[in-house]
Amino acid sequence: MATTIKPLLTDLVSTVSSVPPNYVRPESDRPKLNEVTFDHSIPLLDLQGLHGPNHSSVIKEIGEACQNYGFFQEFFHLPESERLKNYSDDPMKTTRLSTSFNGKHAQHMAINCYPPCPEPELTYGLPAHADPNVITILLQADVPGLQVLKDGKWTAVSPVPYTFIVNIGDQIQVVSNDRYKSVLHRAVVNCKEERISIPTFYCPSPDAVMRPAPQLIDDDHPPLYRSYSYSEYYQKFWKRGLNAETCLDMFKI
Ligand SMILES: O=C(O)CCC(=O)C(=O)O
Ligand SMILES: [Fe+2]
Repeated sequence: MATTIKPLLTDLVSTVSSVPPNYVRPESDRPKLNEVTFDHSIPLLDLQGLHGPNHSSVIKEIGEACQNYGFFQEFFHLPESERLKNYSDDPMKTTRLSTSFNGKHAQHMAINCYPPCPEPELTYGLPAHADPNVITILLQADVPGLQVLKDGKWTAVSPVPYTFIVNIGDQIQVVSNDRYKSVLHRAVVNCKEERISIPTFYCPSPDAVMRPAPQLIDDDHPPLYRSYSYSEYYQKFWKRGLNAETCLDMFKI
């Protein structure tokens, strides 16, 4: 029996001069790229300071970024000796990634490839969504495309070399009882260049019970969410698909 292989969008891209109809978003849900602001204020933190005398001021900066933005960028510093350990020019050598910790916690990695798009106004790379997991660490190269909703406006996050983007996911918003924000973000495309981004999603084990941390609850701060298992959350999240309505509302008390 012959099998048909469905072409990927990246395979089609060199042959199309307009967005295929099934990718065109309804007029009410398009990126409106001329309304996007280019704000460079997403905090840029140097986490190396965590290992020195500035430890507590770096912790404070992380806390403020999580409260005010839900997003920050961190410089990564890897000593040359560490970089060399991972380097190989042997094409037969595979790279192994560790994907689970001691319990059933998981670290999922994705590789997003957004081909150039002839009509970037009509579609998204990824539509607006908040991440359902605990925390996401994203590596992007130098092609812009990530946008974050800040004070009701879509704001472009310009790539800064040698940084990861860190964003709070829905589970931290629940555990922090809304002190830290899981922020809506999206990826847009452009007509010139392919963009690649590599997010790593840190996830609790499916049976982990999630709820606001008791230490953050008092008479002035009643719990805002009921307790639930992470698997319940994850299933409800994906049943809706990527969506600008937050899934958190389904777990509010
Ligand atoms: O490509 C990007 O910059 C964003 C990716 C993202 O938000 C995701 O994979 O959840
Ligand atoms: Fe995301």
